[in-house]
Amino acid sequence: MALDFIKKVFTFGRSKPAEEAPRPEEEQTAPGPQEAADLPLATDPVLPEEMDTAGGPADDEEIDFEAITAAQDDPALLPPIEAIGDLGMVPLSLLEAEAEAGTQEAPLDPETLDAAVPIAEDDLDAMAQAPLSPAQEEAQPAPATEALEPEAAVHVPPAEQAVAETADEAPALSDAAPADTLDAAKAETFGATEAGEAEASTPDDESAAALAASPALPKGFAARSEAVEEVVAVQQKRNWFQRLRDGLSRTSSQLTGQITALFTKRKLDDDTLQDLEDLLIQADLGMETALRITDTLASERYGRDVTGEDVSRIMADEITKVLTPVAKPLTLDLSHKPHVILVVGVNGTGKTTTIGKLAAKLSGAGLKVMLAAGDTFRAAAIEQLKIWAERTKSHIVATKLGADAAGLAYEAFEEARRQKSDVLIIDTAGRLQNRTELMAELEKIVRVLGKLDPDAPHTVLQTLDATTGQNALNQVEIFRNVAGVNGLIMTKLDGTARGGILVAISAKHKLPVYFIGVGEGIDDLEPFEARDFARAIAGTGA
Ligand SMILES: Nc1nc2c(ncn2[C@@H]2O[C@H](COP(=O)(O)OP(=O)(O)OP(=O)(O)O)[C@@H](O)[C@H]2O)c(=O)[nH]1
Repeated sequence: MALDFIKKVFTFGRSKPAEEAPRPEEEQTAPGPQEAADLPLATDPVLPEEMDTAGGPADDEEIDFEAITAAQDDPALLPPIEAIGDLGMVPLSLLEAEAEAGTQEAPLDPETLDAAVPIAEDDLDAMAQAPLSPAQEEAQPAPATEALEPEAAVHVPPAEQAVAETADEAPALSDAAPADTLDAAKAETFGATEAGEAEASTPDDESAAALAASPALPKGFAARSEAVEEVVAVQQKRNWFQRLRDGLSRTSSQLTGQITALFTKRKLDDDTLQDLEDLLIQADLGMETALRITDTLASERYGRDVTGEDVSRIMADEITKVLTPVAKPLTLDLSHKPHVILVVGVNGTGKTTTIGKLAAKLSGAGLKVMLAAGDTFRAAAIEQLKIWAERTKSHIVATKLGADAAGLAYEAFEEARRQKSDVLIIDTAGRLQNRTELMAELEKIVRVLGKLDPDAPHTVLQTLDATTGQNALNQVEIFRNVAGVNGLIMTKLDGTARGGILVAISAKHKLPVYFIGVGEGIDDLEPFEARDFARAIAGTGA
């Protein structure tokens, strides 16, 4: 039911113009980068084609920007923050009913705009020191895990619960492991720096392994768990590789088909090498990798017969070499409480969906996760994230449509600290990398988070849509410079013929690639593995 509803919300959100936060035309303000950072409402992250249909003020409708700007010094105007814990979650049925009745937020009126002004950064400094007002105290949600012993509430991954449920004699895990063991297990699970530089390949597998290895677990359970895990892991690995190959089949079949045609009844000479290089570049693999492949092929087989399989094997090996240094686990520094992950990227690249998938992995492994609905331009984006929060049993902090995203991020960080969340994941509005004023707004979000912790955001993840092709190279360049992107997730690798672009991006930017998305479902996010990916692109066996 939940999945159906999410699909409904996507359709509903994208087709209902009234849900887009109205913002004035860019030409009216044409701010420089710094001014723009303080005028998020004067900017528009939606694509030009979306702007045509976006709801908002009529062309001749005036917005009082002076009043908005003047009001920004008053922190009392900070829009109310909605923190939804497990216990205070908006019931799905209510959201569903709202969606069906079309009662989601209407376009902002001038009063709402007044309430949505950005917070001056000096005020944020003051807020960082200030105690909560009585109204804020009252507005605090009851911590969702308040009634439970906090560590006991987070440490049983669903996989382990399932094992326990099917084995009647298995004792309850929640009584078994002391808090420090659990902290260590959590830290280890995600390669947390708290627990040293432990390599964490797949969070789910490692969380199970960490718990199974815990000396506090009852005897017998670990052995049974390990056996089950082993069978499940082998099966999952097989399924995953098949799915990856299926997803990348358009990329690989196009490439291998052309390679086979090229090498039929031809010896390897300069002309065939040049043709091969052209093919590899057209397949988005990039000049550097194309040359690596042709050089290796030439050194092994020049002047001899070459088959398509020879080329595929060399291609898989060379691509693996390019990808291995960037295929890293996402390292969380759990000493931060929370480790802050900011998710950025161009419109529609899959930020919100990826956040949902990440939250599922993290909370499934026993971490306490908070989400922040920082895409304040689209009502549907906020609703979408609320649904992901409910599905993944994460807390969520959201605010009004059109509110200042930097202010929301700041408030969410404070709330996550209060609730002692392990991880805070902040969604942001999609923006094209060539929209200077929107990129300046992103810069502001990063700056504001740094006021609470100079190291925050600890991870800045950029989502890239695999179907974009070469433009993704430029997206990384600019988001990296502006927002300090230090990790990538490539989405929509299912069914694209342009999966090769991830190789070109890795060769050029050398940023870690943590996960890849191969579908819209909650489980369609997998740790990035160099060899698997290379073989799937080259069309060679598992
Ligand atoms: N096939 C496929 N679809 C995906 C994947 N990841 C996300 N999507 C879909 O892509 C669309 C856009 O995803 P969102 O998560 O809304 O993207 P976003 O970047 O948050 O979008 P904006 O808020 O508009 O910037 C949705 O329909 C998702 O279901 C993926 O790995 N594969």
